[in-house]
Amino acid sequence: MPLMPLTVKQAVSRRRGQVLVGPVDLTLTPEGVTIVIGPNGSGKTSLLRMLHGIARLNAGTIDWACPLEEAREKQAFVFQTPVMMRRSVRDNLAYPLLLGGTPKQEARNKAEHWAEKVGLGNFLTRQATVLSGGERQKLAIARALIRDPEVLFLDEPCAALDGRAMREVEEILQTAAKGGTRLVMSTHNMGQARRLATEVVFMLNGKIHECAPAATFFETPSTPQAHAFLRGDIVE
Ligand SMILES: Nc1ncnc2c1ncn2[C@@H]1O[C@H](COP(=O)(O)OP(=O)(O)OP(=O)(O)O)[C@@H](O)[C@H]1O
Repeated sequence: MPLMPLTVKQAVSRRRGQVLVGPVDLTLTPEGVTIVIGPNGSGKTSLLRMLHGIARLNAGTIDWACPLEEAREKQAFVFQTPVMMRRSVRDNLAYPLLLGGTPKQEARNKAEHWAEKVGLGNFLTRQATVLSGGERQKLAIARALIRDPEVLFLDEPCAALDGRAMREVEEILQTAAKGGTRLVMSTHNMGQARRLATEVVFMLNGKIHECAPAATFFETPSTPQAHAFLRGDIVE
């Protein structure tokens, strides 16, 4: 069964009584790259975590097109600071496959294939914990993509990366998107948002302030806050 569309209605996530995000109404269609932007603390991370099901849903509904258990299997999440096992790059890549019951040799082959794909082919035996920030992020993305998720959430995956590493990560993401992986990603970098987005979700004060196709949002944002944010002004 297909996973998308995702239908979100009046969804709220709270922590100790305080609203982190919501109420949110949103429909994610099966195709495209949704980029989530907004000032610090506007709820980007919380929104992604709530959609993925790792932040508590206190009110409202989040419905995938298939049963929840199946939906969980078909999505992955890349954190801003990924945690690596103190094992080799190859082992870090093979691990999610082994967990899913893939035979050892096949997992190893796939791990090598993916290491190659993200430019880590020469680092197979290197301990993942000593990788540079950019290498680590590429490994985290490969580790998420290796099980071929239908949807991949990414929370600021390029926050600490320089231009070259960012370009490499964007290439990996573009390839995944072209291959049919649905991306939902937050970023602070407006250049990156413009390069990747087909749809933009603009967050403000825990709510979706504006949601529009990328071209519409960047050319003619409909709220003064989005206008100001795109201009680089401080928006509160
Ligand atoms: N674990 C937590 N406990 C308490 N408050 C939290 C927690 N996580 C987030 N918040 C609060 O929820 C609000 C939304 O935070 P969130 O991290 O989702 O925003 P963000 O847009 O991702 O911010 P940034 O751009 O700074 O990463 C903020 O006011 C934040 O302080």
